[in-house]
Amino acid sequence: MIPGPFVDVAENAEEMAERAAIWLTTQAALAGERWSLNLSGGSTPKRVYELLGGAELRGRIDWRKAHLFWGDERFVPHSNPDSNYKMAFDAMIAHVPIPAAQVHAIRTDADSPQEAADLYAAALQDYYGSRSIDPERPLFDVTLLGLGDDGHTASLFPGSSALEERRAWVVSVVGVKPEPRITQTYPVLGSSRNILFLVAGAGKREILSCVLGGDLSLPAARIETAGAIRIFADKAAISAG
Ligand SMILES: O=C(O)[C@H](O)[C@@H](O)[C@H](O)[C@H](O)COP(=O)(O)O
Repeated sequence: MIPGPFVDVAENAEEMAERAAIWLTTQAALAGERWSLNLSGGSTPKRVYELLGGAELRGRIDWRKAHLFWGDERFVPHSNPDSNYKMAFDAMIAHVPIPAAQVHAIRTDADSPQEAADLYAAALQDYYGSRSIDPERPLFDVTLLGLGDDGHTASLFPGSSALEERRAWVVSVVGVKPEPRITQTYPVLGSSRNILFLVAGAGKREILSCVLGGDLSLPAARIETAGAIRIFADKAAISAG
């Protein structure tokens, strides 16, 4: 991770979600013809999605410009409660006027996790208009990420071969979690104007401090981007004690 990311510290998790949601609406307003938002799974962003899909904020985003992607997904049907697509759909997508073709979900109806990964790589390349990433032209305007207790982010887990992948845009990760995962790789996640980590709760304090300390054994600490990294945290996750 680049040294000295911007850290925004909120009083509590609710305020953190509000600040992140408002920051996102501002970013969307600054966008040109398209605004691409790469979503995270996990429990922390759920409230952000609810706020973006809620009566107060949804009208502040021109959803006709928005394109939604997922940094990672569990290889379960979209109707499964563990699906990252379902979480974002229920919290936000169902409540906003985004054209269906601009919701770029990871297809979990593929025959295998690997096929799902390949299909998603092709979908991303199609949107981007190239199969190689130009450092001057980020794929995403914003990538949202979480931080797992073990330092994972997206579905990049400690010790996994996915961490070394530089060529494939999307890979399958089998045998780490009960269900296979599909995840974007570092070069793709990093191709973002802004990377926003959402981290809340005292349970994340120690691991966040290790990530900020640059412990490169932790996948989250190895995110690199030519854009900006911002951490939206609450006091419990950030304070010394
Ligand atoms: O699909 C997922 O689960 C993720 O994308 C994952 O990387 C998540 O962001 C972290 O595990 C933090 O999750 P919490 O926000 O629930 O702590």
